[in-house]
Amino acid sequence: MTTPRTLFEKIWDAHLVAPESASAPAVLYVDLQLLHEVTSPQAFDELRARGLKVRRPDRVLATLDHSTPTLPPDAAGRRPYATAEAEQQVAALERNAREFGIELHGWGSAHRGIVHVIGPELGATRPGMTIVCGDSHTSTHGAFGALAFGIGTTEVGHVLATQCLLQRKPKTLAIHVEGRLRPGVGAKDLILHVIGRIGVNGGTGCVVEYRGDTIQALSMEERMTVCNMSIEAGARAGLIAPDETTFAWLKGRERAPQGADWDRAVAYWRTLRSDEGARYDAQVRIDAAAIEPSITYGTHPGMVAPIGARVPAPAGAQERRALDYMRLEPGQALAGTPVDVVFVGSCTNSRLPDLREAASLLRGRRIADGLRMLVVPGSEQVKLDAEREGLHEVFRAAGAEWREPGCSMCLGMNGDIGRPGQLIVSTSNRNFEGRQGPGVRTVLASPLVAAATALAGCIADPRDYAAQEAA
Ligand SMILES: CC(C)[C@H](C(=O)O)[C@@H](O)C(=O)O
Ligand code: SF4
Repeated sequence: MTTPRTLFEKIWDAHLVAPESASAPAVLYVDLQLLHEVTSPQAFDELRARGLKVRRPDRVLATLDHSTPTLPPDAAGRRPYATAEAEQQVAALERNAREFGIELHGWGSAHRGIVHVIGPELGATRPGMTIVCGDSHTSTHGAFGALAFGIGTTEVGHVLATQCLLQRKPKTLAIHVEGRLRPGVGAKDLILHVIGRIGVNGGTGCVVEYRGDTIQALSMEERMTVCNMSIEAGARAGLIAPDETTFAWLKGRERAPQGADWDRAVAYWRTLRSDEGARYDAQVRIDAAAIEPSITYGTHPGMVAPIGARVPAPAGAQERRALDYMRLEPGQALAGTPVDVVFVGSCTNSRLPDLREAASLLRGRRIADGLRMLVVPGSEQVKLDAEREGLHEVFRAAGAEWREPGCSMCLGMNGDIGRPGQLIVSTSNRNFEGRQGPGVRTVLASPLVAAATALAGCIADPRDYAAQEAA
């Protein structure tokens, strides 16, 4: 009898070129490398300096997302780049893709968008693959049962040149989530709750496998939201075993296998689940029914509480400092805190169902006076789909701005930032000091909480609106 293996071990073993030794990490074959304009320029410079080619250009896919303006070009076709550096990064990737023969979804492509949105959308992200990108939220692709690592710029160069990655074997952490999520509670609340439970270092050195009936009941978009934030718990990657939901979502996508190849692929994908009796290095159990709509109140994603809670007393000097930065007092109710800006977007929550959720509350209503709301679709495809069902009209009629796809206000590299001191309720994944602009305070939340907040002008519970509708 063979030893039972976890999903992670199966993918790891299938890609092992050389095992780890005392003196060297393992060598792992990489099926797909994703590129964006921020972490690729030096990698290509390195290749040029050494006279190297890209080993497998057909296994590399590039897009523009971080530095791209979300306002359309002017009458002369000029794009409103925030800085010369942003424009240069874009130009560099355009040049590098041409020179090295890599498929780039740049300006004009119907599939340009946030790298972690377009990979799945194209069917380039598939179960059992190893995927890397010079970006920490590469963990998103684990939603498909792909082993996906965020890597550094030096490693981007290594993978371009060799199609292999040096890697110490991670440990495994199983997070079992069982039970039904309550109304108004979604995947974002789930993952914020998990990070609150295990802490921002709770997954350090691990590949997290999310398991249990709650996870199985999630849509692919919701699974991506969960896996996306694995990195915020310190994990190397997140994983969810592929199932019928995964296969149905992928079928017919541009890069998905077709015909007999599809059937063969699905037959293999069905083997990609942890065996009965497989051992994890650690396990955590979460009761889905106990999860509330959750938001952060500090300056890392582990400082999180139910929306109805009061600001907890700080545990130590760091948390004290975080509360000072956030201008929140222990004991103060989180709901009702005045908000300046609401951002719906990012690789965590910018897919069609996220936008539908936000729109469901905004339909026929107006956002609060003086509040600014930005809605930024994750990709050109998401934008098109959303516009086909009129979501852009809902957002505009409510007083929100409907923008071009990209990372936008998630980290503001393109100039979409708040003003010092402003409080932004954001559907993104990081609430670090200054991430959305110098002195800007970030509260992470779900699309529903973001929409309810935009209407109220202060942190608000979406269930209050649902109650109004029912009444
Ligand atoms: C710019 C990039 C390197 C960075 C990352 O790796 O995560 C960004 O995507 C982020 O979310 O902070
Ligand atoms: S949307 Fe935000 S988290 Fe995601 S890749 Fe872009 S900057 Fe990073």
